[in-house]
Amino acid sequence: MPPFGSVGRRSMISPADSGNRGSSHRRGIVAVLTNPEADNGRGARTATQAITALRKACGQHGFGVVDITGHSREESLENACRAITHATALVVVGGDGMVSIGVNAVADCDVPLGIVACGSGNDFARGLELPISRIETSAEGIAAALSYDSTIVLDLGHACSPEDGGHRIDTFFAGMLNCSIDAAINDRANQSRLPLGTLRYLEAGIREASRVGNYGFHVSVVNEDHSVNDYDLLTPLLAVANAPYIGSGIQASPDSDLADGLLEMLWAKWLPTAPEALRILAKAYRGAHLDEPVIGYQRIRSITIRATDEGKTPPVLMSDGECIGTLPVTVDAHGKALRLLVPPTVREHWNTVEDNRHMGEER
Ligand SMILES: Nc1ncnc2c1ncn2[C@@H]1O[C@H](COP(=O)(O)OP(=O)(O)OP(=O)(O)O)[C@@H](O)[C@H]1O
Repeated sequence: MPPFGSVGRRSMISPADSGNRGSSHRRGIVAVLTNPEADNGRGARTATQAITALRKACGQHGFGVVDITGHSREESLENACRAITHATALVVVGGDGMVSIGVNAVADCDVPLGIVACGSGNDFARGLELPISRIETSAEGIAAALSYDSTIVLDLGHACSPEDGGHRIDTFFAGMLNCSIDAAINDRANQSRLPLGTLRYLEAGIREASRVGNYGFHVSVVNEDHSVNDYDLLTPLLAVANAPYIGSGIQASPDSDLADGLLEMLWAKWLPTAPEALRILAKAYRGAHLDEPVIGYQRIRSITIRATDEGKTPPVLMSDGECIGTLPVTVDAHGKALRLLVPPTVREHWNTVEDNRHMGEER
């Protein structure tokens, strides 16, 4: 079995090849992963609802639905990697942890991913304005996307251990890679039994903030213009973003564009005072914190992060809310690594937004 957070590489398969295997009257098979652990244990009921809704919606368009949920995250990932050799699409039901499994199964191959967002955080779905906790709407959207072959192509981040050729860590992420107080908060929130994602993050944030300090990092950054900078950072906050949201709705990286082939590095230039940190956090819910002098933010192509002897020892690395190990890590952008199923109207809106963004950049 591959190590936690690690995936084997797969060859590209075409949906046309995979979709027509099995029953002759079917247009294809949709493999679905649910999560009984999602939303603080309420996932089992949600899973049944989602499978029923997907069977109904996809069935109307001629697609069969197979539940391939495993007994653990690892088993589900293995099942998904096997399923995509013959399934038309993979659908994940749950929160960002399920998105993490989904993207690690389909990254860099042609099989599209559908998301039924019904976890407690749902940050990746939020950034794409996908329906949240609306299972029937999500299922109908996925069925329409399958029927009209409606997908958008997105970037993913990829984290690997620089020392051993990606043996210890080899993980794709859709949202963010967290290495500092954000990772400590995420790790603590994952262990909380509080009912709402926002509450879990708030409680974990208050606890971690009371013992916050500077962590010591050495970073080697490949900038947007391919120049390289090597330097030490003493900071409480260092994260690498592919998508805008984290922590159940904090718009930490508002400028993240899921189709620019780049990532964003977000850090604090010094340890803020408690009132300063609270003010910045309040602004971050609106993505309005980037004008704060303490916040560093830049587009990057890749970054290698190591711990130094200075400051506190950095906590575990969290990738889309999942613990993937410890530093060192190299993170880079994989452009066009994910095909996401979205209803045709959403695809049109997405294409318009992207066209406008590129026209704005060219001006
Ligand atoms: N089949 C499974 N059995 C047990 N645990 C699983 C299974 N599939 C996934 N998990 C784990 O369950 C945890 C919670 O999953 P998920 O992120 O989907 O829900 P959430 O915590 O409610 O949402 P969010 O991450 O958006 O806050 C994750 O750590 C995930 O790895």
